[in-house]
Amino acid sequence: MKKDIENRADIYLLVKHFYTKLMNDDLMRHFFLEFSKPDLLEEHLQTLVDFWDNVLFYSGGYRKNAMLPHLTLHQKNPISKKHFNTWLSMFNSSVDELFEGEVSHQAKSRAQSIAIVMEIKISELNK
Ligand code: HEM
Repeated sequence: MKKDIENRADIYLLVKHFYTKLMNDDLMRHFFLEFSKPDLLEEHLQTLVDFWDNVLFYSGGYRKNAMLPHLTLHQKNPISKKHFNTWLSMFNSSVDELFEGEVSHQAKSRAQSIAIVMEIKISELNK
Protein backbone atom coordinates (compact mmCIF):
# COMPACT_ATOMS: atom_id res chain seq x y z
CA MET A 1 0.00 0.00 0.00
CA LYS A 2 1.23 3.51 -0.83
CA LYS A 3 1.46 6.19 1.84
CA ASP A 4 -0.48 9.45 1.82
CA ILE A 5 0.99 12.92 1.17
CA GLU A 6 2.20 13.97 4.61
CA ASN A 7 4.72 16.78 4.36
CA ARG A 8 6.77 19.12 2.15
CA ALA A 9 9.19 16.35 1.16
CA ASP A 10 6.25 14.33 -0.20
CA ILE A 11 4.92 17.37 -2.08
CA TYR A 12 8.37 17.94 -3.58
CA LEU A 13 8.45 14.33 -4.88
CA LEU A 14 4.99 14.85 -6.35
CA VAL A 15 5.68 18.14 -8.16
CA LYS A 16 9.06 16.89 -9.44
CA HIS A 17 7.41 13.75 -10.88
CA PHE A 18 4.57 15.85 -12.32
CA TYR A 19 6.91 18.36 -14.00
CA THR A 20 8.99 15.53 -15.50
CA LYS A 21 5.80 14.37 -17.21
CA LEU A 22 4.75 17.88 -18.34
CA MET A 23 8.20 18.73 -19.69
CA ASN A 24 8.40 15.49 -21.68
CA ASP A 25 4.97 15.82 -23.25
CA ASP A 26 4.67 17.09 -26.83
CA LEU A 27 1.48 19.06 -26.14
CA MET A 28 2.72 20.67 -22.89
CA ARG A 29 6.51 21.06 -23.22
CA HIS A 30 6.43 24.53 -24.82
CA PHE A 31 4.89 26.15 -21.71
CA PHE A 32 7.78 25.01 -19.53
CA LEU A 33 10.86 25.67 -21.69
CA GLU A 34 12.32 28.20 -19.23
CA PHE A 35 12.53 25.36 -16.68
CA SER A 36 15.05 23.44 -18.77
CA LYS A 37 17.52 25.56 -16.74
CA PRO A 38 17.94 23.46 -13.54
CA ASP A 39 18.15 26.48 -11.17
CA LEU A 40 14.92 27.95 -12.52
CA LEU A 41 13.19 24.57 -12.31
CA GLU A 42 14.28 24.13 -8.66
CA GLU A 43 13.09 27.63 -7.76
CA HIS A 44 9.72 26.95 -9.43
CA LEU A 45 9.35 23.55 -7.73
CA GLN A 46 9.94 25.24 -4.35
CA THR A 47 7.16 27.76 -5.18
CA LEU A 48 4.86 24.84 -6.04
CA VAL A 49 5.77 23.11 -2.75
CA ASP A 50 4.83 26.34 -0.88
CA PHE A 51 1.57 26.51 -2.85
CA TRP A 52 0.50 22.90 -2.21
CA ASP A 53 1.68 23.00 1.42
CA ASN A 54 -0.69 25.94 1.85
CA VAL A 55 -3.59 24.29 -0.04
CA LEU A 56 -3.30 20.91 1.73
CA PHE A 57 -1.89 21.81 5.17
CA TYR A 58 -2.75 25.54 5.53
CA SER A 59 0.93 26.42 6.10
CA GLY A 60 0.47 30.10 5.17
CA GLY A 61 3.72 29.90 3.21
CA TYR A 62 2.26 30.91 -0.17
CA ARG A 63 0.78 34.40 -0.26
CA LYS A 64 0.79 35.23 -3.97
CA ASN A 65 -2.03 35.08 -6.49
CA ALA A 66 -1.50 31.87 -8.48
CA MET A 67 -4.03 32.92 -11.16
CA LEU A 68 -2.16 35.99 -12.43
CA PRO A 69 0.93 34.32 -13.98
CA HIS A 70 -1.41 32.05 -15.93
CA LEU A 71 -3.38 34.96 -17.37
CA THR A 72 -0.10 36.52 -18.52
CA LEU A 73 1.09 33.17 -19.86
CA HIS A 74 -2.12 32.75 -21.85
CA GLN A 75 -1.54 36.09 -23.63
CA LYS A 76 1.78 34.77 -25.00
CA ASN A 77 1.00 31.05 -25.19
CA PRO A 78 -2.74 30.35 -25.40
CA ILE A 79 -3.90 27.69 -22.90
CA SER A 80 -6.76 25.62 -24.35
CA LYS A 81 -9.22 23.13 -22.86
CA LYS A 82 -7.00 20.33 -24.17
CA HIS A 83 -4.02 21.76 -22.24
CA PHE A 84 -6.07 21.95 -19.02
CA ASN A 85 -7.30 18.37 -19.46
CA THR A 86 -3.77 17.11 -20.04
CA TRP A 87 -2.41 19.13 -17.09
CA LEU A 88 -5.09 17.64 -14.81
CA SER A 89 -4.75 14.10 -16.08
CA MET A 90 -0.95 14.25 -15.56
CA PHE A 91 -1.38 15.75 -12.10
CA ASN A 92 -3.84 12.99 -11.15
CA SER A 93 -1.66 10.19 -12.50
CA SER A 94 1.39 11.66 -10.70
CA VAL A 95 -0.52 11.61 -7.39
CA ASP A 96 -1.81 8.07 -8.00
CA GLU A 97 1.60 6.68 -8.98
CA LEU A 98 3.21 7.89 -5.73
CA PHE A 99 0.54 8.24 -3.05
CA GLU A 100 -2.91 7.25 -1.85
CA GLY A 101 -5.25 8.35 0.94
CA GLU A 102 -7.39 11.27 2.05
CA VAL A 103 -4.85 14.06 1.42
CA SER A 104 -3.99 12.58 -1.99
CA HIS A 105 -7.68 12.64 -2.84
CA GLN A 106 -7.91 16.26 -1.61
CA ALA A 107 -4.95 17.24 -3.81
CA LYS A 108 -6.68 15.92 -6.95
CA SER A 109 -9.98 17.49 -6.02
CA ARG A 110 -8.42 20.91 -5.24
CA ALA A 111 -6.39 20.81 -8.47
CA GLN A 112 -9.59 20.25 -10.43
CA SER A 113 -11.47 23.10 -8.69
CA ILE A 114 -8.58 25.54 -9.19
CA ALA A 115 -8.20 24.49 -12.84
CA ILE A 116 -11.92 25.12 -13.43
CA VAL A 117 -11.69 28.65 -11.98
CA MET A 118 -8.49 29.30 -14.00
CA GLU A 119 -10.15 28.13 -17.20
CA ILE A 120 -13.16 30.42 -16.59
CA LYS A 121 -10.92 33.43 -15.91
CA ILE A 122 -8.94 32.71 -19.07
CA SER A 123 -12.08 32.31 -21.17
CA GLU A 124 -13.26 35.73 -19.89
CA LEU A 125 -10.04 37.26 -21.27
CA ASN A 126 -10.99 36.02 -24.73
CA LYS A 127 -14.34 37.86 -24.78
C1 HEM B 1 -2.72 23.93 -18.67
C2 HEM B 1 -2.67 24.45 -17.44
C3 HEM B 1 -1.43 25.09 -16.84
C4 HEM B 1 -0.26 25.51 -17.43
C5 HEM B 1 0.15 25.41 -18.91
C6 HEM B 1 0.57 26.06 -16.38
C7 HEM B 1 1.84 26.60 -16.57
C8 HEM B 1 2.52 27.31 -15.63
C9 HEM B 1 3.74 28.05 -15.88
C10 HEM B 1 4.48 28.14 -17.21
C11 HEM B 1 4.09 28.65 -14.71
C12 HEM B 1 5.26 29.62 -14.49
C13 HEM B 1 4.73 31.01 -14.70
C14 HEM B 1 5.72 32.08 -14.33
O1 HEM B 1 6.60 31.86 -13.51
O2 HEM B 1 5.56 33.19 -14.87
C15 HEM B 1 3.10 28.28 -13.72
C16 HEM B 1 3.12 28.69 -12.41
C17 HEM B 1 2.30 28.16 -11.44
N1 HEM B 1 1.26 27.30 -11.64
FE1 HEM B 1 0.58 26.65 -13.40
N2 HEM B 1 -0.10 25.98 -15.20
C18 HEM B 1 -1.32 25.39 -15.43
C19 HEM B 1 -2.28 25.12 -14.50
C20 HEM B 1 -2.14 25.27 -13.14
C21 HEM B 1 -3.11 24.88 -12.14
C22 HEM B 1 -4.48 24.24 -12.45
C23 HEM B 1 -2.57 25.18 -10.93
C24 HEM B 1 -3.13 24.98 -9.54
C25 HEM B 1 -3.87 23.93 -9.21
C26 HEM B 1 -1.26 25.78 -11.17
C27 HEM B 1 -0.41 26.24 -10.19
C28 HEM B 1 0.68 27.04 -10.43
C29 HEM B 1 1.40 27.76 -9.38
C30 HEM B 1 1.10 27.76 -7.88
C31 HEM B 1 2.41 28.47 -10.03
C32 HEM B 1 3.43 29.41 -9.37
C33 HEM B 1 2.88 30.85 -9.43
C34 HEM B 1 3.82 31.81 -8.71
O3 HEM B 1 4.92 32.08 -9.21
O4 HEM B 1 3.45 32.26 -7.61
N3 HEM B 1 -1.03 25.81 -12.52
N4 HEM B 1 2.16 27.46 -14.31
